[in-house]
Amino acid sequence: MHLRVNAESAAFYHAAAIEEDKTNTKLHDLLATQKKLIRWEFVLKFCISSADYLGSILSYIAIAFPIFYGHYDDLPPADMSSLISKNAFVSIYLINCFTTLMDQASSVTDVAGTAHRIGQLFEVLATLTEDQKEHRNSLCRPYSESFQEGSNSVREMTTRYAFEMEGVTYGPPKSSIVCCRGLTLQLKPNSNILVTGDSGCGKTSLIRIISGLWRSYQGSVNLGAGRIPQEIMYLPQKPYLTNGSLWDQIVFPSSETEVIPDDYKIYQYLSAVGLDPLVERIGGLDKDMDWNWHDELSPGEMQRLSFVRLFFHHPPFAILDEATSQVSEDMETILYQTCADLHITLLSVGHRNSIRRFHDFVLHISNDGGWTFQPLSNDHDGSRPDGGGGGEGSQSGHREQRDGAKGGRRAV
Ligand SMILES: Nc1ncnc2c1ncn2[C@@H]1O[C@H](COP(=O)(O)OP(=O)(O)OP(=O)(O)O)[C@@H](O)[C@H]1O
Repeated sequence: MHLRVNAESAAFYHAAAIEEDKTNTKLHDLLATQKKLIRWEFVLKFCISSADYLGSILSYIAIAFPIFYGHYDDLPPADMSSLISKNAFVSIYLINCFTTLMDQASSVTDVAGTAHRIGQLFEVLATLTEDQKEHRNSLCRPYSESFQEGSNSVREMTTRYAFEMEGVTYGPPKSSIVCCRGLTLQLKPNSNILVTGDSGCGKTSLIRIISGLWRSYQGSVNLGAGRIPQEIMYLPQKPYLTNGSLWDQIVFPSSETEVIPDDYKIYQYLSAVGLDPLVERIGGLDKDMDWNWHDELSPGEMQRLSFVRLFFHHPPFAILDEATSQVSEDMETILYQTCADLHITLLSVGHRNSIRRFHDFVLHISNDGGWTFQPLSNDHDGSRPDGGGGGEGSQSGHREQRDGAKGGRRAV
């Protein structure tokens, strides 16, 4: 499966020989396990069949013994044959019950295996604390459930924040790695934040903390608008595309019935990101495609399509995790400019200098777990592309050059 999905990449590496070797090793492991299983099944089936045959033989012995030992000699022939037939009926009935029971043995072993796995699952679930269950439930809140709430309050959110974190120390779960220590950050309307840092410093991990996928080691994360999926949208580096038509990709994660169909708006956005030829190629916006969208679109097209999704939903906040890494700088500018025109406040992870002018602040995470938060006004011409200018002097005032904990990355 892994090879089938990544066949092209493997072919570019001319990796046929090594992948064949690895696949054969896995196949041999599988065959060895199957052989073991067949051996055990053979023993089980042999015992069951032997018990079946033994039962039939036993029933004949039980009937024949009294006859040949002369217990029925003094009975008239009619009574004797009736008694023998009664004995035969009872013994055959008992043997039949016994063999049915034995035949269930293989089903019982199957059920026992499944029951054991379910038991293990229950044991793990029982170890979850109430707090963790609440956290899990909040993550499972479906987008559709909050649709009404979100659509009513989208514009009200301009006065609120997407999230705020205070003294947050985080890293991968159940790990000793600390990506960032004591981070204090707030995403407010019209104040875009750019997150920078070396590869592996914890930029995506920060987004995982904000979205609630990971929990912080220390500190508090309060989700304002971020609690409502309608008000914040996450664009990962590798977009998620669902089954169905192009229309389904754009309205995702809503369903068709939850959104107002506005083909004109969608065509406008598709054309802005240069994806209008795609509509012609597939034969219409709502033509159901049975292909895998990930195989049919290039990485850049997928990223542009995910921006069309963002523009269509038009949330007040968006979090972009290297969401333009596969598109050209010109296209990147168009995408960021459209976000600015739509007044979508961004927290973005990105490496290109060209996107700095679309941000008001930069959060830099260093490899030692420290961080700095600075205004970007000195780095560009001082004016936001939407003319807003951020107006967040007070926010940067007390956070400017604020350092996170010093020292190397260490275990907690
Ligand atoms: N699921 C995981 N389990 C354990 N450790 C992880 C997991 N995901 C990431 N890490 C580790 O956490 C650290 C931070 O990873 P993260 O993905 O946040 O880096 P990043 O700054 O986004 O990197 P890049 O710029 O390359 O995308 C890395 O050391 C990484 O190996």
